[in-house]
Order: sequence, then C-alpha cells, then structure tokens
Amino acid sequence: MSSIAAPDWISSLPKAELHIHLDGSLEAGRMLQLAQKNGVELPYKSVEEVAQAYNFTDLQSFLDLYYMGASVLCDEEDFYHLMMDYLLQCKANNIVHTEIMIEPQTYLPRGIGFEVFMSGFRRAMRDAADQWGQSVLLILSLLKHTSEEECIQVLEMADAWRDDFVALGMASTELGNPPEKFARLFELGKQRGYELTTHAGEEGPPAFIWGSLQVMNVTRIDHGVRCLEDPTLVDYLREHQIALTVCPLSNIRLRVFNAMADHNIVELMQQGLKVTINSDDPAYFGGYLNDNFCAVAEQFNLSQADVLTLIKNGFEASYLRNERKAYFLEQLSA
Ligand SMILES: Nc1ncnc2[nH]cnc12
Ligand SMILES: [Zn+2]
Repeated sequence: MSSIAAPDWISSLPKAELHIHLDGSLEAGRMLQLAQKNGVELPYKSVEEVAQAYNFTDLQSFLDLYYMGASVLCDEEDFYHLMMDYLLQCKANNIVHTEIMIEPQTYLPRGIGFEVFMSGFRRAMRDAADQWGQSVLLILSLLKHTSEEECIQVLEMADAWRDDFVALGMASTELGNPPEKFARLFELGKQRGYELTTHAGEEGPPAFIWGSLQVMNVTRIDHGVRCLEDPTLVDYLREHQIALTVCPLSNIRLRVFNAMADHNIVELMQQGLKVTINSDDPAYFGGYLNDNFCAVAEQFNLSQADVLTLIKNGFEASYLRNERKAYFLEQLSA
C-alpha cells in the first residue's frame, strides 16, 4: 500500500505541511490498542484486517471509517498519543512546521470536552517543541455535514481556546453542502480574527471553490484540484496567489483521479498556481508527507527545482508570521 521510499534529497529537505487531519494520522496499531483499552467495539481484529477495510470508493466511504476510527479516542492520554505519534512522523519526515486540523465535533457528541483533547494536544506539542523544536499551528476544522447552527456553537465554545487556533477551516462531506450554507459561520470566524480556509473542489465543482472565496472569504483552499475545469477561476487563483493544499495520495485513494499518472498537479503548477503537497489522512492513505512528494516526483519526473518550488510554496502559504516564514525559507536556501 505504501509508496516507494522518498529519495534522500527529498527526505532531507525541511518542509511544511498545511493539510493534515489529526484524526487521519491515527495508525491502525494505535487504534486497535486504544479500542481495547477503552472497550470500544471495532469491526477489525488486526492491522491486516484494518488494511483490507481501507478500500475506499469515494470520500464518503472513507469518512465513515475515519469517524469510526476516531471513536476509540477517549481521554487526555489518548489525545496526547494521537498528537505525539503524528509529531514524531513530522520529525521523521523533516516537517519542521505543520498546521494541523483539529475536529472537535468528532469528540464532543461523546461527552469529550475541549479541556480533555486540548490538554493532550498541548502537552504533546510542548514536548515536541522542547525536544526537537517542532513548530505547530492548529486549525479549528468544522464539519460540513453538520448544521451551520451546530458549527457556530462549536466556534463559540472555542472562544475559550481562541489563542490555540490560528485558523478556521471546514472538512467532511462536500457534495450537498455548498459554501453558502456556512456564510454566517465564516463571517463570525472573520470577526474573531481567524485565518480562513476550507476544503473545496475535491469532489465538488468549481462553483464550490468560487463560493468558498466569495461567500466564505477564505484565502487558502484545501484540495481545489477541480479548479482546472473553470479557466476564469484558474486566472483568479493565479492572480491572487490563493494556495491549494493538494494531497496526491489521498486523491488517488479516494478516486478523485484513477491513478497518479492522471493527477493534474503538474498542470496546476504549469498554470502558475501556488500548489503545496500534503498528506491529508496519512494513516488511511498509505503515506506521510515524504511519500506524497516521492509519489509525485517519481510519476512526473519532477526536477529538483520543481520540488523546491512546492516546498517553498508550503512555507509561503503557511499561517506563520512573516519573520518565521523568512527564517524557514532561509534554511531552505542554505
Ligand atoms: N479528504 C478529506 N476531504 C474532506 N474531509 C476530510 N476529512 C478528512 N479527510 C478529508
Ligand atoms: Zn482534508
């Protein structure tokens, strides 16, 4: 399932990751361990059975297993491990800066409050910062399949944790949940000073990318690969240098494209768009960030200059303060 190991020259470059769902980094071994510890019933008994089940036909078929997987997370220590497991992958992949989507609506309905998961996340982030200087920003990611009213309630709950989140984002089921559904939510997010991003144009049409830009006022688009169907939209994205957080292995596993050879990432780059590479849900899609870079570089025979551009785009499109961006970009050219 995993792609070929990334060549050393890609692995060794410092990178930023801008599109990662923390629950999507829950590895099968950890999931089974926590299920046993917390007495949660899962339809799998082994890592092999989990791997067999991860045979997705579209986004929804993945989301059903993804939310079931996250149901094993219960206490502060579980959330510590979830975060720490991913941050250790950051260290291994040379991801020096990461922007992680946290999805409270996956935990809140089970009576798990912000204080429980945020305590575990904060503790792991502190340990990783102390031990190897890991840079992390968190994105408050709300779920499109829920009502705007529910999302607003969660946004209000997050007021007490406002300093922990740099941005407001949205994920989950795209089809049937157009950007207009969340106009008020994003207006409230903007008033609170969040950076704004959302998933759009993964399965949904270019109109959903337009709506995300014009109604939700986002400045970054998660996925966005369907933008090529609308040349006027491509012009707009280029002119405003709206970054796309593209997730190549995810797109293949969720059948947005049939095979890596059919992926449009090279065309997106040739169109002058600000493309970044990310892993989305690495435990489910067979690879962390280096695997994603490698899969694309191999398939399209990318030059070192192309790979460097993709990596630079990651830092430039990040929500880091300008001095921190400059610091990381300098490290890259050293
Ligand atoms: N690829 C994806 N698209 C939408 N929602 C998601 N949640 C986790 N992964 C996702
Ligand atoms: Zn995603």
